[in-house]
Amino acid sequence: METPIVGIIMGSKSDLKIMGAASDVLRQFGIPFEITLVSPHRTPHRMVEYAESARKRGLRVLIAGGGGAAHLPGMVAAFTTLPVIGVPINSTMSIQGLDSILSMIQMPAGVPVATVGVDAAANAAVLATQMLALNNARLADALEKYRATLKDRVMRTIEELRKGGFQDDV
Ligand SMILES: Nc1c(C(=O)O)ncn1[C@@H]1O[C@H](COP(=O)(O)O)[C@@H](O)[C@H]1O
Repeated sequence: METPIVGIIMGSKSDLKIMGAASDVLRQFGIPFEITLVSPHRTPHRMVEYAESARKRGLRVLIAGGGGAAHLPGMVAAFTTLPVIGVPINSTMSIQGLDSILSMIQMPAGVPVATVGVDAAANAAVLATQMLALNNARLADALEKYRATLKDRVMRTIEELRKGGFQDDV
């Protein structure tokens, strides 16, 4: 098995249903990754150990998801200089992830977390792929193809709408 270059971590098993989308995208791009649970308040020592060893173990980017008091991405970023992408998770349905996103987006100067949208784990993986593609021609090429499929999908939808009588002005 290839050494993982992306680490996907999350605060709880209950986050897996959202964070699974990140692993799907990385698999699609053929990027070796590892995935595990790290809870900043329930397993603080594990969090420090994970973050401090990440670069030495060959990881290049971290994707960290959490809900509620979602301190995982920020605290992991405090213990590593690898880029950390934060995924705010809507785990407390009453405030729909606002708590999570506010817990990770306003980082102190010098310790950034690249926060994506609420539950946007797939986008976190695409962003990680874009970072890795900076010096990887295969991934850069795969991203071009991926973007082309997004465009094709929209163009097909427009055609279908037109066939159904939808009149656009273009
Ligand atoms: N915010 C934290 C921490 C922590 O801060 O230590 N550990 C888990 N979580 C988050 O709490 C939500 C509910 O977790 P549980 O289902 O385990 O109670 C999850 O979204 C998780 O990321």
